[in-house]
Amino acid sequence: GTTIRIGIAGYGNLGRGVQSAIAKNPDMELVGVYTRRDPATLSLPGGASAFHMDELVKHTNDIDVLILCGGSKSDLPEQTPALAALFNTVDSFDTHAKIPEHFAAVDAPATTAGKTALISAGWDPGMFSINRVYGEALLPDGETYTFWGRGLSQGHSDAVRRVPGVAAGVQYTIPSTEAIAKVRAGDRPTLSTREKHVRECFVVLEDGADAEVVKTAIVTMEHYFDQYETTVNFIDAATLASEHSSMPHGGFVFRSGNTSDSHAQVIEYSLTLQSNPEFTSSVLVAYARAVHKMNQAGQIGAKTVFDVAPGLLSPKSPEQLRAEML
Ligand SMILES: NC(=O)C1=CN([C@@H]2O[C@H](COP(=O)(O)OP(=O)(O)OC[C@H]3O[C@@H](n4cnc5c(N)ncnc54)[C@H](OP(=O)(O)O)[C@@H]3O)[C@@H](O)[C@H]2O)C=CC1
Ligand SMILES: N[C@@H](C[C@H]1CC(C(=O)O)=NO1)C(=O)O
Repeated sequence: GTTIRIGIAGYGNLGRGVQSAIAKNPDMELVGVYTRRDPATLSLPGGASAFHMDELVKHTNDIDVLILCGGSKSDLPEQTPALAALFNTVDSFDTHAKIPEHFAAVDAPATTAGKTALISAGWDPGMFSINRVYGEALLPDGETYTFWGRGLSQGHSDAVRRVPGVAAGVQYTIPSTEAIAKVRAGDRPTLSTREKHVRECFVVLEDGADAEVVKTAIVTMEHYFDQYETTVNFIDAATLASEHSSMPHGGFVFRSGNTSDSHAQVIEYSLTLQSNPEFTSSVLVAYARAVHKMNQAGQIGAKTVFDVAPGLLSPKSPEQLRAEML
C-alpha cells in the first residue's frame, strides 16, 4: 500500500533517532524535519529536507503523522496542543505527574480538528506503563516494581539543560542493588522512591554562572529531582564530550503475585538499551503507524498507549497476524 508520510518536529537525540527508525520501516517515509533553529544549521543525513517550525502550517496535506521530539520539561507542553490541532501526532511526554493535565490539553484541539494525538509513548512512560498494567490486571494479588539504569535519562538530562546557567549536561539514573535483590528474592518489600534510585548529574556551566545556585535549582526541581538523592558534578565541555556522549539505558518492570496460597507467579519485562533515544524513537515510529490507522478509523482526540490495540503497531494485516499467532 501507500507509505505513511512522517514529519519530525524538533531535531535532537529523539529527532535523529526517528530518522534512523523510519529508515528501518519500509512502509514509512520522512517528509521533513522541522526545527525552531535555522534549518540551514542542521546537517541532515540522507538528504532529508529541513524546514523552520513555522513552515509546518503549510505542510498539513503532506504529513500523515507528525512525531514530536521536543523536550518534556518545556517544549511539549506548548508544542503538542498547538500541533495536534493541525496533524495526527505522537509525543513522548514523560513528566509522569502531569500526564493527565497534558492529555486534557491535547484532547481538546485534537478532537476539534478530527485528529488523533498519542501522548507519552516511549518506554517509561510507554512500554513499561503497559507492562505495569498487564502485571496488575493478570496478578491482582501482588506487587509491581520498576527499576531503571544504570543509564542516561533523556527527560532528566533535558530538564537539567533547561536550568538557567547550564550550558550542557546529562543525568544518570542508578538503581539500588539491595532493593533489586530484595525484589528478586520475593520479599515483596515496600520501597519509597528514595530507596529505589539515586540520580547523578554532570553539568557544564555557562560562563559566570553560580555553581551553588545551579545545583540547588537541580536538586530541588519538582517532578524530576526533589524526591531523589541527587548529586551534581561540574565538568568542562571537553570532559562532557569525551566521557558522556553515549546514551545507554534500560531497566525492568517486575510483577510478583500469588494466584493461590500455594502458587507465587512472577512476570518480568526488561530492556537493555545501547541507545535510549534510538529505542525510544523506534517506539514512537511504531505508534505513528497505529495513530495513522486509528485516525483512518475515526478514533480521534488524545490517546495513550493503553488505548492502542497491539496489532495496530504492526505493518502486518490482522489476517497475517492471526495466521502467524504461533
Ligand atoms: N517516554 C519515554 O520513554 C522517553 C521520553 N523521552 C523524552 O524525549 C524528550 C527529548 O529528549 P532528547 O531528544 O534527548 O532532547 P534534546 O535535548 O536532544 O532535544 C530537545 C529539543 O531541543 C532542541 N535542540 C536539540 N539539540 C539542540 C542544540 N544543539 N541546540 C539547540 N537546541 C537543540 C530541539 O528542538 P529544535 O530542533 O526545535 O531546536 C529538540 O527538539 C525528553 O525531554 C524526554 O522527555 C526520552 C526518552 C524516553
Ligand atoms: N523517560 C525516560 C525513560 C525512563 C528512564 C527513566 C529514568 O532514568 O528516570 N525514567 O523513565 C527517559 O527520558 O529516558
